[in-house]
Amino acid sequence: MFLKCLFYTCCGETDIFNYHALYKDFDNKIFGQHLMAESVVHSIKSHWHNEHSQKPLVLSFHGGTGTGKNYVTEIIVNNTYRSGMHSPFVNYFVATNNFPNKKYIEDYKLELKDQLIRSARRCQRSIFIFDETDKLQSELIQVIKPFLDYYPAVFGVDFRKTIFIFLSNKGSKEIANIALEHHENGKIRSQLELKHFERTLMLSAFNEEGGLRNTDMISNQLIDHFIPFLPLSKFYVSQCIQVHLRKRGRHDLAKDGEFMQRVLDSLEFFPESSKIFSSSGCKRVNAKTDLEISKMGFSLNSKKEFNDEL
Ligand SMILES: Nc1ncnc2c1ncn2[C@@H]1O[C@H](COP(=O)(O)OP(=O)(O)OP(=O)(O)O)[C@@H](O)[C@H]1O
Repeated sequence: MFLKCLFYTCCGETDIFNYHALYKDFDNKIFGQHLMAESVVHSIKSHWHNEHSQKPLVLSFHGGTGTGKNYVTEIIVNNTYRSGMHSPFVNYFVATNNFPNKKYIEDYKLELKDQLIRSARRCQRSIFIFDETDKLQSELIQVIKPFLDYYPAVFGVDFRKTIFIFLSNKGSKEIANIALEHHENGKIRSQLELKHFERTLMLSAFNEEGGLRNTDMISNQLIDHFIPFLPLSKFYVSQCIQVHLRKRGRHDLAKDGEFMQRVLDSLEFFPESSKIFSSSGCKRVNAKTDLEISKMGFSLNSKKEFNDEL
């Protein structure tokens, strides 16, 4: 059994889950999402160590574009499986990629159900990720629903140790409004608490067009945690720029206030009146930073290489 695990990804033997490492990764790599970090680490830790969990852990990530929903998901996965997103037990679905055409909905339903069962049968710790949940057709939500419920087995397979993560931009306006009001009232970001958001997110997921709208996934309380991803202010976007610059070996520019300001100026911020939060989070940071570097007449390689070419 163990010899086999040297050559194939095994479920269980190769899991590397360690919540300390997960927390450390969030602390080092994720900026401005204190609500996410606390709630995700605790919920995963307690689900992981609960030998008698009655249902899968179901997390619903909400927030604007580029606030870190996919990045956080990847960090969770990397802390669970050695091969990360390449693990056969990590199932990643993007609504518009995997289920693009309504015409084939019956095929999608069968394939999805089959994949969920196959993965959980091979590994009780399978992870299922649904990106763009707001664009997921309601028929597919209905397929997923029984797997999230309090059943010892679904189609003969135990799903109670699995994790489901739903990602969507739903509720991002409401999250931004709460964060903005908090900021305008002179309160610091770390004073924002999960309770300020959970009900709002649940209502927006339930009432807004698309995805989880009016699903019994919500009314039956099958989603364990609604996690808000806060909009990122200039302070956090600057941290993303610095990470990118350091990866590029440009530690000098990471300390250059004027350069940093130029990159920030090339990004959009909202609301119009105060321009507090980035409209694209950290998503366009790498491209904008590279553009500013190239405007300076440097190639992305070293300055020396550039001069040599001349
Ligand atoms: N809070 C954050 N802390 C550090 N880096 C971040 C953060 N948010 C985003 N990033 C950076 O921006 C990139 C894009 O973010 P990500 O894909 O996670 O956004 P998203 O919330 O999933 O967006 P979308 O809703 O458009 O899918 C990440 O790979 C990461 O490099």
